[in-house]
Amino acid sequence: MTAHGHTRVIGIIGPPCSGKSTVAQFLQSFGGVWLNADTIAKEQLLEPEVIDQLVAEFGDQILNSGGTLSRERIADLVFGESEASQTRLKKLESVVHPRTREVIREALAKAVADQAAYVILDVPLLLESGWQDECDEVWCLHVSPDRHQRLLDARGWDLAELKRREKRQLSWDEKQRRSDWVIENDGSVEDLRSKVRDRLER
Ligand SMILES: CC(C)(COP(=O)(O)OP(=O)(O)OC[C@H]1O[C@@H](n2cnc3c(N)ncnc32)[C@H](O)[C@@H]1O)[C@@H](O)C(=O)NCCC(=O)NCCS
Ligand SMILES: Nc1ncnc2c1ncn2[C@@H]1O[C@H](COP(=O)(O)OP(=O)(O)OP(=O)(O)O)[C@@H](O)[C@H]1O
Repeated sequence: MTAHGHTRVIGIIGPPCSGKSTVAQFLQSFGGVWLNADTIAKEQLLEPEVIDQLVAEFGDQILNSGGTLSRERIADLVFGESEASQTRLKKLESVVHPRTREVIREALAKAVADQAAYVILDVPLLLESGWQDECDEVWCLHVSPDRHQRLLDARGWDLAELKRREKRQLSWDEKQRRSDWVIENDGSVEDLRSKVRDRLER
């Protein structure tokens, strides 16, 4: 039994493009419920009251021609070096995080009530936003730099964009130090699946 009855709540962190979703899909196939904070946070940006709050704060420069929010323009405003960028990021988070937290809390409670085998808390800012306390364990993906570059290239992400965002996060050394298990993801997808399977059977 865990702190959540029969449900094992597993926090998953790791750089973008490091294999988190792949691990989450494995756990789903083993009976897990996958909660993806990035997806939930993006959904909040579609809510009219969020759009109104952010336009009031940042101006209508953040709107696409169709009246939806441009995540790219918001990213340019919040992931910069300046003090002003940091202030804007805090404002964005103050609007988005409480709503994201509420959605995750409700979904977590439902999964526990339904006695799901696992809940995967796929939250890039898991440590920064205090979700670690909800987890029975935290897994952190690690890939070698050249492997990571190849995975990023395949997705069309440049390293500069990644670094721009990671400046606002704990370092990956710190994240690995605070995790219960660091998953080396330098083999095949099958190797990754076997590692996860072995861990669950421990
Ligand atoms: C700034 C936004 C609009 C950019 O959207 P975009 O589609 O370009 O990126 P996406 O949301 O897919 O995020 C990609 C990665 O950026 C990093 N990132 C996102 N938000 C943040 C943040 N507030 N602080 C640090 N890193 C972040 C994460 O590693 C995330 O996995 C979006 O990231 C956002 O709304 N962020 C604030 C909400 C948040 O903190 N989300 C993270 C939930 S853990
Ligand atoms: N061991 C592996 N071998 C080959 N491809 C892999 C491996 N692990 C992950 N991938 C591939 O790399 C890409 C990124 O993986 P994934 O989407 O799981 O990363 P992620 O950390 O969830 O990314 P993001 O946080 O940006 O969503 C995917 O196309 C996935 O299929």
